[in-house]
Amino acid sequence: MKPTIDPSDPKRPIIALDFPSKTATLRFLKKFPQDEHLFVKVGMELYYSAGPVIVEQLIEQGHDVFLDLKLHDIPHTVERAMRVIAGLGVRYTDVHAAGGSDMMLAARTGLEDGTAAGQPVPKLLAITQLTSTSEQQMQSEQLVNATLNTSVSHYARLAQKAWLAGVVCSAQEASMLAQITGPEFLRVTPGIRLVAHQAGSDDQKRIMTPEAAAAQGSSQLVVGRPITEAADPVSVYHQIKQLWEEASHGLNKTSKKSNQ
Ligand SMILES: O=c1ccn([C@@H]2O[C@H](COP(=O)(O)O)[C@@H](O)[C@H]2O)c(=O)[nH]1
Repeated sequence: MKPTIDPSDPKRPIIALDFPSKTATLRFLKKFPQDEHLFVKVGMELYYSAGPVIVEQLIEQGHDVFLDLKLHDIPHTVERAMRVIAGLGVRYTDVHAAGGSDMMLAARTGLEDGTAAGQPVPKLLAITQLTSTSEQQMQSEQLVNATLNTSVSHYARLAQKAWLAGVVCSAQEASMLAQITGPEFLRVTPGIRLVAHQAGSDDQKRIMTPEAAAAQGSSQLVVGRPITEAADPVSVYHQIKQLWEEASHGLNKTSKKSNQ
């Protein structure tokens, strides 16, 4: 499989800013040098506590933002919400693929209609199966009579038909999806951990290390607690970035050689 990684594009893991307030978020970001332009994710906790102003402030500080609100409602409601989101200037936003094709098409229309002329339309992603869901849970609780890979690839095909830019999936499914949807369709992967087997009470079920995620062809890594709860978040961020870059670089070299 040909990796999608462009060596001239500095790969930045997306940091999930899962904090309870604007104050806690800005305190965390102060640990990074002022000229470090990060790719950050604002999820429900932060957005519901701080509101759209936190998104505006992060963009003003030079960061790129993935607004991860995982919309899932009737098409009309989602379209109207996406018109508002389009005005915030985020790079990525998302919906649940389980909301269906009509809802995904409506979300895209809302984003396109709500984006000011000359501004880039935010990339729309679809959640496939949450990385906290195991195959066994999916089958018994969602009554899905299929494998997890079948469900994830079904949702990815549906999202691609609705003209979305990509999906959120676990890195474990990234390589399979690249074969099915082509390398340009984004595979944004949370559930990244520095060790392959997570112990304890972590809620993530489908995890991967940054190196393994690169080998599987993840387009973007999403990392929360391994960075935000680290004693030294800046050095863990750079460690993950370096692991990912090095593994991706190795893949690019291999693919260039095999293309010669
Ligand atoms: O399937 C999904 C979709 C979204 N997420 C989000 O990513 C981060 C992961 O945080 P960690 O602390 O690294 O587990 C979090 O904001 C989730 O809401 C996901 O984990 N899985």
